[in-house]
Amino acid sequence: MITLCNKFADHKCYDIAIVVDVLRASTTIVTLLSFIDEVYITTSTQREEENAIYIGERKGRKIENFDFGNSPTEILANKDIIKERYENGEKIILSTTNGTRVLKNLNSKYIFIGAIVNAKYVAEAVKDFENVSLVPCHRENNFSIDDFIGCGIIAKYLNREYDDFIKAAVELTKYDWMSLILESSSAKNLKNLGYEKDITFAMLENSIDAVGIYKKEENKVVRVK
Ligand SMILES: O=C(O)[C@H](CS(=O)(=O)O)OP(=O)(O)O
Ligand SMILES: [Mg+2]
Repeated sequence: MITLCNKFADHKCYDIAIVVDVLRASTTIVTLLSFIDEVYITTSTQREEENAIYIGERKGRKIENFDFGNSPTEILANKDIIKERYENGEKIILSTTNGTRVLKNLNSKYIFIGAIVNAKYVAEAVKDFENVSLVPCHRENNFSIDDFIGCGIIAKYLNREYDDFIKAAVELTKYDWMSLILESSSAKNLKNLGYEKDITFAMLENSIDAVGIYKKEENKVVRVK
């Protein structure tokens, strides 16, 4: 069974969960995993470690003393320097308004990172599990249609029975879902902040074949594929 587990409604999630934050935490994590193997997760807005690159935002704006915002296109534009410093032993640490907080609070046993950009690949990673929960991060406990659509797009690749939430999300993907995302409150906020490129980037279905799993005890997402 594929269920939708709304954390703001405190639904029970299965042990296999896919956390979905299309704009932008999941997309940023998957982008990072396309060229490094692990991303540390924090809910702090402080630089707590010396030898690290800090990536993050609050309400979309880059955190003042961080190196980069939660912007996958900004990350890609600086891929070489991030990769070089990672390979020299620096940690890559991410802190976002919703996605990293949901990861920290979710109690599922195996937590995968899902987005539109890696939809079929994260579905492939859980193909042997009968029961999987898709966990939209939403936006400060308000429904976020971009994450709901992201769950529907991933569910399309999961050939199992769907709960009614997932049926609705999959149905939505048959319409002009890109316009729905472009008109979402998440997207409008990002457009106002000059991150329009991130919105179109986040909608490129199956454009990145990286999949990460969150290791809660080590506070990090590691690439599994
Ligand atoms: O960084 C983002 O795009 C959002 C900001 S907001 O919460 O939509 O204002 O955070 P995320 O944790 O990636 O949803
Ligand atoms: Mg979001």
